[in-house]
Amino acid sequence: MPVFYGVEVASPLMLGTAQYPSPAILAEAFRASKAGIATVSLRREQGGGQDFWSLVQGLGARILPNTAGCHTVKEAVTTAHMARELFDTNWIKLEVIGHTDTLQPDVFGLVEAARILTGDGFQVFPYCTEDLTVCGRLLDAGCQVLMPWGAPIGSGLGINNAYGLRSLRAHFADVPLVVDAGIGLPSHAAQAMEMGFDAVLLNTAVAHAGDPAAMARAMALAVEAGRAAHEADPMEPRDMAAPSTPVIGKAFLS
Ligand SMILES: CC(=O)[C@@H](O)[C@H](O)COP(=O)(O)O
Repeated sequence: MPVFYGVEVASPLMLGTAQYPSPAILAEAFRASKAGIATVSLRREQGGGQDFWSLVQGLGARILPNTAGCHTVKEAVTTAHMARELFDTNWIKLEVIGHTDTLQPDVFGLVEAARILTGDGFQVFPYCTEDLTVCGRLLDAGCQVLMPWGAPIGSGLGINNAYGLRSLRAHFADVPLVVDAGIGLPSHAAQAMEMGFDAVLLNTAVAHAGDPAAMARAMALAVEAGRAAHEADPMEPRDMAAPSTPVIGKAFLS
């Protein structure tokens, strides 16, 4: 199971808590997902009040507060400090959004905020792009986990840049890597795990499904299958056909 900042979590599936049709459905989806980590947005969910916080704390998953909706370093740092007080955790999923249409991270602001927060004792999970240089700078800033996007948040487009993510995996072989955002189907989640990622973080695909609990269960199965496939050391794809049934020594009709 993945280990983040020295903590082994129960499952490689990390699930968001936003946009469910009701709190009861959110709880049902979490039970079905067996997610090891629940990410919670301080800025988006604070309207839910005490009932929402109690619900989230009863999900049986470790809480990873996030700075979703923050567009500046200052906002993100302030939100992280509020989250630490509220949830009594040094873990923070750091989002500094740079672009309104794509919700693409502001990678410059992200590195700056990561440096400030690690200096303040946070254990930072940065939502980033798959850019090797940016990821290297995040590690230099003290991050010990990277969370590159699969595709824009809420798009459900899956793994947009398989080459880039594979290359990131190869370059940072010992760093826990999570594909975060854009997962729309269980096959996308399985693909990320097959590529050797340690975990996937998703929200919209489950919250917006017609049956969120059923989709949560499908995602859990997909993540498990993908991880098992990676550990089984899959065959290399090849361009040419190769007969899978040897003919030598077999009887055949002339
Ligand atoms: C909940 C959360 O942190 C999202 O911002 C996350 O990035 C998931 O994205 P999707 O909703 O696309 O799964």
